[in-house]
Amino acid sequence: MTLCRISASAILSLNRMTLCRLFAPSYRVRVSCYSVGNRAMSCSRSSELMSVSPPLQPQKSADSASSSSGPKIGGCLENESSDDWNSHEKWFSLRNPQIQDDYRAYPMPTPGRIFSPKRVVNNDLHNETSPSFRPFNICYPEMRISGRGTPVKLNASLFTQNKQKRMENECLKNGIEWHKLGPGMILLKSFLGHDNQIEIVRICQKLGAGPGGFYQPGYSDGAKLRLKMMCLGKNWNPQTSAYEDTCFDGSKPPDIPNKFKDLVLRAITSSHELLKQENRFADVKKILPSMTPDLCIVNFYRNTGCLGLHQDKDESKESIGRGLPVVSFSIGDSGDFLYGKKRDEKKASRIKLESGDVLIFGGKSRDVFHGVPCIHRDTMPNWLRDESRLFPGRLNLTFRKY
Ligand SMILES: O=C(O)CCC(=O)C(=O)O
Ligand SMILES: [Fe+2]
Repeated sequence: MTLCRISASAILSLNRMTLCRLFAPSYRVRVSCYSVGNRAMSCSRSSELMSVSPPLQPQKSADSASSSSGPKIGGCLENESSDDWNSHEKWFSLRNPQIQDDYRAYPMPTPGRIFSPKRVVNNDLHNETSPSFRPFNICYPEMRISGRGTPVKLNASLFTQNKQKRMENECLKNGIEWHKLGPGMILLKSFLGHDNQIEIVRICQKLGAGPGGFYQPGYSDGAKLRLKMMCLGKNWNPQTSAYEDTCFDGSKPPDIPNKFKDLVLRAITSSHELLKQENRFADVKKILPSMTPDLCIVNFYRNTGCLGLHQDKDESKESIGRGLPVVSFSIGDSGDFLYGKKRDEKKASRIKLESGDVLIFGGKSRDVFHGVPCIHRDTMPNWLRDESRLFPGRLNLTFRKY
């Protein structure tokens, strides 16, 4: 009875651990009563290009506001009872009392902050004593336990085991494997080496848990994207499809770290060198113009995350007109990437973006339709998982020039 009287929105506003504490004698009980709406609608970056694909798995709606009449524009409603949590709990088995303590003390990767159309103008969200403060942390705490329930702390032998993998990664980096996917569209395989990947995760974790950090974006009709997002440099507002100087919580977007800008520059320079190798007479800067980013959208997809086919076209006319590239870093679990001339999934080409890959699309490919239909579970390199403690899922950073 008590449960029945609690509205879906009140339940949504509680985090997972709070719910567990309220309704379950044991922390292992899975709380699924706050799942809302249909799942797995396609999502889009630009409202003009949105489509709604059939739900992958029909679900009973718990909240009439997001029931079958649902969003007419894309956007996937999160289902927090999804089996994302199975892998989460596998990692985080609570048998060990020591771990339970860590677990309780640590902010959970709960839905995080849900975007509210009502802009929060003060910094209350970031006052840790505020009940609404729920940072989304993309990494596990220092201590975790493995799937078998054995405590794992990163030690010397684990480093040695990982060394082999790290070396393989570095070797690939030196002899860059690359693919030309279109005019001005280049995939640099394993371009980001071990240290860069770890550092990117570390920086994103830190920025993502602070003001203007990761939240779940949504469109004006309430449809939510199936990912967590953070913007650097400028804020991209999914409700207006425009860039702004303030984040969803009223804070100033964090600057793009210089480290990131250097990597973007290196990726573009390497692409020029590779294009030059192919044709030494080619005007490579015409094929793929150079770009210094002033904004970056950071997405974190869990295993059920996705992003519908869309074009990146909210940057300035000048930037798009000049074909200034979008430079995309992939870290963590692999994700499929669709791209094509039309917004048609069936006709689109498909590649797999793996941890460390850098994809660049500029010049004549700047307006390519693209999207991420799925993330591949358990494909993150072991060394990355062990050393960065990134949650299962995929971290993606797209750099652009406004
Ligand atoms: O995750 C990706 O690879 C693509 C992300 C993307 O297209 C975007 O953020 O606009
Ligand atoms: Fe995009």
